[in-house]
Amino acid sequence: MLGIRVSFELCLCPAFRPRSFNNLTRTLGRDLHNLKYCSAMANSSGTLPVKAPITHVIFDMDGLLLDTEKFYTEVQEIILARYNKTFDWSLKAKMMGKKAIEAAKVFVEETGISDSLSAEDFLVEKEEMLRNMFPTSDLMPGASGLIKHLHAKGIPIAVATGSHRRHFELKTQRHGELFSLMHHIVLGDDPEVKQGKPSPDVFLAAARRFQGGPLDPQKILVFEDAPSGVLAAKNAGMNVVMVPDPRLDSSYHGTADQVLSSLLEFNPGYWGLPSFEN
Ligand SMILES: O=P(O)(O)OC[C@H](O)CO
Ligand SMILES: [Mg+2]
Repeated sequence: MLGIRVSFELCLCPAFRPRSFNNLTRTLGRDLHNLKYCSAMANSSGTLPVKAPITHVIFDMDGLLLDTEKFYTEVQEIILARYNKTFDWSLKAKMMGKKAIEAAKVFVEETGISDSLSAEDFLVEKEEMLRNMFPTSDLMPGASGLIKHLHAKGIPIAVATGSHRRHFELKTQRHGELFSLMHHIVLGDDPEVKQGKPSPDVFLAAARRFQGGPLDPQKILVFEDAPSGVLAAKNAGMNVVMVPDPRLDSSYHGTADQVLSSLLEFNPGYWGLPSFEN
């Protein structure tokens, strides 16, 4: 009986249901998290109530809307190779989502190269490589469709990123039309963002700038890829859908309210948002 009920709930759960049942083959950690989460959400009548009546959505940018995290990884690998060291995802997890100088300090300290390379010099060195890479940024799968859908349905949407203005302009060069659908965009060098993620500053600033803001954070849904970003959104009291890189350790998934392997899997109706029309 328990087995039948659990299977039934798995079929209802949007984290398992969309696209194909290949989703069932995801990592054990993520599956257990989703099973716990979705089982708690399903009620005895077999319908799946929405977690919260979401009215507004905030998107992270790097690694969530734009496939830019790979550029940071590549540059960091190149620099570390000079010191006969390798860059790995445990270090990546501690850096991603943060403001540039905060991530740079983590990089030189965690790798033990701070005596040879300061955080400031690391930023200067990687800048030239990044400046050439960022204009080639591609969208992540599902980003365009989701943004256009929410905008068309009148759901106010915003971006909250750790990226500063100069990098934002380079990364979005080819995506101006899509980003123009945002009600507003809060950047990492905004005066109201005193501290980067996992501080809630950037998400609280984004919530204040919606019409009628500040809003009840429980009515806001955040999309994030980074552990620090998920924590920042939770610290702001908001709901979070995490779309992590598959190489990120699944121990980072537990803080999010829902974990998806791609934006293509997102089911807006689950959160009380207007559903896709096929
Ligand atoms: O993930 P974001 O958009 O907050 O950006 C943060 C850094 O620029 C990259 O990790
Ligand atoms: Mg990100």
